[in-house]
Amino acid sequence: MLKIKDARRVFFQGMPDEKVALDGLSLTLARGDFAIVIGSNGAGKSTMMNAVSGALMLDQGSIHINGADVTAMPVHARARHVARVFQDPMKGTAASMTIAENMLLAEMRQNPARLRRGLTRARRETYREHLSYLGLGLEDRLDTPVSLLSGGQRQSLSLVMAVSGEPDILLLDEHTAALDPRTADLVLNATLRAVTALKLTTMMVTHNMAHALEYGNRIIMLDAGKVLLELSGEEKARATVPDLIGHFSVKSDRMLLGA
Ligand SMILES: Nc1ncnc2c1ncn2[C@@H]1O[C@H](COP(=O)(O)OP(=O)(O)OP(=O)(O)O)[C@@H](O)[C@H]1O
Repeated sequence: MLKIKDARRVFFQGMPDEKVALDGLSLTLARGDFAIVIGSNGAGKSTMMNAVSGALMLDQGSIHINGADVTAMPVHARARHVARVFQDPMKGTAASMTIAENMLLAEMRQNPARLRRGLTRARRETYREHLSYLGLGLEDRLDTPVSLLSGGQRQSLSLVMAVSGEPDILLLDEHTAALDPRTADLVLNATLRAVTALKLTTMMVTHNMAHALEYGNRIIMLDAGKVLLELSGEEKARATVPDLIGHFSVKSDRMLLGA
């Protein structure tokens, strides 16, 4: 379960270019919720993801994960609870290390004590199995340095690394946006399989409104650092792409007119 309460974060406070990125944002996800997060550029989506992962501290407000207050917990400590896949395929993996070493790193992030025995045969077997679900043949390349993989392969590896520890919260920040359409589909399908099979509590940021309607059980739209709209159940099932775009238009029109 994730609970964000009255989250506020201001950049360049008191300066001429002050930016209120989160403006009293509150949000609760139940265990197993798969929330699709949408909103215009600058709405605060990435800032919210950064705040949940611990990469960014809040000025005010609180964040609880499964009942525990993680508001002041630094990013490395929060990594036991939260896993994240970024938009940039280069971000989630260590290029100079092999696939197996990267998988081990991911395991260490979740539970540092378990690293002591290193890359055991049993571990390699587990990694092989987890990678095989992708259908990319990465399971046969455990000793290949990640720098030799394509962007799509790296992003797929990031995804497997993120989900294999069954995190309390999975954050997907436009994680297919930088991939070609075929690879994006492949990574998205692997994501959906993993999130469903492992019942992961997930937030996925996307600018693709069709995906917002098709996937997940909730839509959360941010605007100006707050939740503008929440749809689930029947309301989500009935919503259309134009409905969603309609909620963007007020602000976008205002911006275009320079108001
Ligand atoms: N590190 C930072 N320093 C200064 N301002 C920031 C920083 N990060 C975000 N902001 C500002 O905070 C606001 C929210 O940005 P954020 O990146 O969270 O939006 P977003 O919804 O993720 O947008 P996009 O869809 O473009 O990725 C914006 O006005 C942005 O310029």
